[in-house]
Amino acid sequence: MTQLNLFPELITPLPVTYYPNFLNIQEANELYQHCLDLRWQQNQIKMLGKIMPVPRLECIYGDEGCNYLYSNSVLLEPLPWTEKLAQIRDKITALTGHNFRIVIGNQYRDGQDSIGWHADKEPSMGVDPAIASVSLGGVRKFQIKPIGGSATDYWLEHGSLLLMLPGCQSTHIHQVPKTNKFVSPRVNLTFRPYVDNTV
Ligand SMILES: O=C(O)CCC(=O)C(=O)O
Ligand SMILES: [Fe+2]
Repeated sequence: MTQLNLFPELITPLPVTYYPNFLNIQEANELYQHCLDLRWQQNQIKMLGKIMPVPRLECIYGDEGCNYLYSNSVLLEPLPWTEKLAQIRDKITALTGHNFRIVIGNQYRDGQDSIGWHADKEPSMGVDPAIASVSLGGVRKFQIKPIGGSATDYWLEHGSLLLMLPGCQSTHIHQVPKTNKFVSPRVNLTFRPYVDNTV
């Protein structure tokens, strides 16, 4: 007999794995300092016919030609990997078995910097990508929910890794909401795959 599940979100595990101590404090501090010197850009996004600044700074590093277009509006062209970013990429691959071709950085200068509800479904990442997200600096609330379901909160700590597993982007959406509380600046690095869809 099949069991009726009245509270699916209570027992369905989220398609993420959280590693709070992915980096030790010294590694995390060094990486944070390194990230502050990356080439940050203030990009503009077109939404509902209006052009507005993206509410955070962004940067992108990775393999040559692995361009990233999101929201049909913002084109990010990777600079070559820095040695430190490549080291972190390889450490994540060693831990998780997933490979990555680019890293997109987000810098949240204060509580008004944010990223709204979305799934990362750009075709350049291929079908069901694993996305690995390293957090540095101030702790921010990250929320994830099944489409049409209720949200679970994570407090992404300095030096942590949140791995969004293959399939996550098809079934769930996530965000880092704005907050009026005081929060220290935060850097987030999302390591992503790339597949060439043009060949
Ligand atoms: O800052 C974060 O933790 C999430 C960033 C994110 O969702 C993205 O870059 O797509
Ligand atoms: Fe995302």
